[in-house]
Amino acid sequence: MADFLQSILDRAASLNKTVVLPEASDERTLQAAKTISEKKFVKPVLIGNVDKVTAKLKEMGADTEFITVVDPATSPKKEQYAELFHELRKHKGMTADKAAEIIQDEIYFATMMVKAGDADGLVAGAAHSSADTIRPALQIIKAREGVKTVSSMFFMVFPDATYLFSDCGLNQDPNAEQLADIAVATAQTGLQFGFDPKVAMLSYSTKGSGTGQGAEKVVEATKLANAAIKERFGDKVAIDGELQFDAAFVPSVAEKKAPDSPLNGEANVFIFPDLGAGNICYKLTQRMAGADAYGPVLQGLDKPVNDLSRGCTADDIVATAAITAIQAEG
Ligand SMILES: CC(C)(COP(=O)(O)OP(=O)(O)OC[C@H]1O[C@@H](n2cnc3c(N)ncnc32)[C@H](O)[C@@H]1OP(=O)(O)O)[C@@H](O)C(=O)NCCC(=O)NCCS
Ligand SMILES: CC(=O)OP(=O)(O)O
Repeated sequence: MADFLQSILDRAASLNKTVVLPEASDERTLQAAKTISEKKFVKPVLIGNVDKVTAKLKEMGADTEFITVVDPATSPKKEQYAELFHELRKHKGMTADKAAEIIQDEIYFATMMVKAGDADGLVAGAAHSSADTIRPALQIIKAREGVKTVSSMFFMVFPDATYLFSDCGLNQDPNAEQLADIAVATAQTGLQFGFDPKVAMLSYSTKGSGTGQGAEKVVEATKLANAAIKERFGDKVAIDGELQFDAAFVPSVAEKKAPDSPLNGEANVFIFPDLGAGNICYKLTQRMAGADAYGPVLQGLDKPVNDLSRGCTADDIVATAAITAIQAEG
């Protein structure tokens, strides 16, 4: 898809969604809020001390009329959020006092805003690890009905092409069923964002060329994902595995290694066998090949919460805010 970034900014602009960016203490988040307030494709909410954050935004020349700042310490919603959080987690031993304390954390507070319907989605992770960004969402927002495995994906954007990589951010060592869930979810994300998904289940083996548990897991996951994809998406999604990256991506290599593959070496969705492979490959593609990497975009949550790398740029945050608005559309 040509100009993926422009297409998501345009689509988000038609949706009028509110996206909370809790990390107002991070310069890139403030810069992103400023850019968003210029482009006006979502309504941004920052979390922090209202006077201090507003003064910083003014210093940067941002449109402070368009950006809302909410302070958990003074918010009229803090009791309501604490009660709701207590209710949601008391079966896990959460007390009312502890709930009130925890929702003062910017990520938890912002996640409660999404849960309560006071924001349509959330983007964080520039200043927090993925675990600290994602855990509140898993605890509070939870998986959408019918979803067993919440997962994450990246849009890897080159000037002339965009690829989907998964799971590079959440599931550490998925079993075959979870890997199949990840493939199905990423195919669905591809359809949601206007792609024609051709899903490659990646391995160190192509069609039995290698042996071992790692390859067997991908063979089993491919069978499961193939059945689920046929049932849910019919012919709209193609899938094949187990494939090495070259057999999935290079037509001439596919002809040799996997001549019957329906992907013909033209995969655009890449499912990695575990988090080690996925996380390393997305960073390698970003840093050595020069792709823009937007994500980790979470898949399967009841409402959109999206993570960032601590190495992200302000522009990555802007793009992820647009992706979040589109996910909030449903
Ligand atoms: C995200 C992560 C923190 C979740 O960890 P965890 O130890 O399972 O967290 P918790 O046990 O507190 O889980 C919270 C809830 O989410 C649920 N959950 C965890 N993973 C889930 C998944 N993939 N899908 C659906 N639900 C999930 C748990 O069942 C639990 O539910 P409950 O507390 O309501 O019963 C963990 O998977 C992780 O650290 N992943 C790797 C992150 C990372 O380092 N990425 C690399 C850089 S991007
Ligand atoms: C997605 C990811 O790898 O995040 P970080 O770089 O913050 O660890």
